[in-house]
Amino acid sequence: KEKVEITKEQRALIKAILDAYNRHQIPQDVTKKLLQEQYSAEENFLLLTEVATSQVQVLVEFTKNIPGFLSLDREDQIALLKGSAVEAMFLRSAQVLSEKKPSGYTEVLEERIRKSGMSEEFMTPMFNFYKSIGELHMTQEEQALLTTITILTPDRPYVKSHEAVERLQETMLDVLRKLCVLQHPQEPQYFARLLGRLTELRTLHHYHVEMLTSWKTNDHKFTPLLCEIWDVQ
Ligand SMILES: Cc1cccc(C)c1Nc1c(-c2c(F)cccc2F)nc2cccc(C)n12
Repeated sequence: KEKVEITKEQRALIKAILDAYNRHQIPQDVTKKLLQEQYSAEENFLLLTEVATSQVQVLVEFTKNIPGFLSLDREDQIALLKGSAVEAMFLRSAQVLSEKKPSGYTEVLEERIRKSGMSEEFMTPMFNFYKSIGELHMTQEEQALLTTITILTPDRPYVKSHEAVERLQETMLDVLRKLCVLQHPQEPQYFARLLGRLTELRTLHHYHVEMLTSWKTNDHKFTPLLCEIWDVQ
């Protein structure tokens, strides 16, 4: 049985990514609003738009702190962010919703999502995903690394230096694989299960594109940042 060892460099990498992941949280004023504003489909959608916009800002700040990301070609950095944003946001909201925080924030967020006028065909797979993430009981390091691996997916549209991104992603995959072996010794398939969630994220990505279109058709307003990251007119 091979002895799994995390090197000094890999430990530093985990610390850098975890610090960045924990440093960038959704601002208090946004989460406070979620608890205060009244419930109507319009108000819920408005609040979710604010949360989504804030999640994009948090994601951009987190991504800039991924070791090696800023050394990538600048246009590739933009292509990776645009291509991975919704998947990283699904992961982040799944992690928020599966933490039973005493703030009651999770229940309120779930309630507002359910009553935001979103179509059932999108709601069901989304909440199934949230449940499947919750069941994994990922540690903070695993959550931060899985989000990093999603962002560093080489085959996003318009990425030019495929190999440079692949090398960076492989570095993160190696660290996550070792962490899973060390932190879940009783579950040899745990790492494979985490990667399986990334496949599920791709399906949700497609649903999200359709959801954006249907919201636009129903004349829902987005913020400039959401329009820019998802090329919405
Ligand atoms: C903040 C939030 C949390 C859970 C579910 C939803 C629907 C949202 N809100 C949105 C999402 C979105 C996201 F932010 C994270 C995960 C999946 C997502 F669909 N995308 C968009 C795009 C335009 C407007 C909104 C309101 N919106």
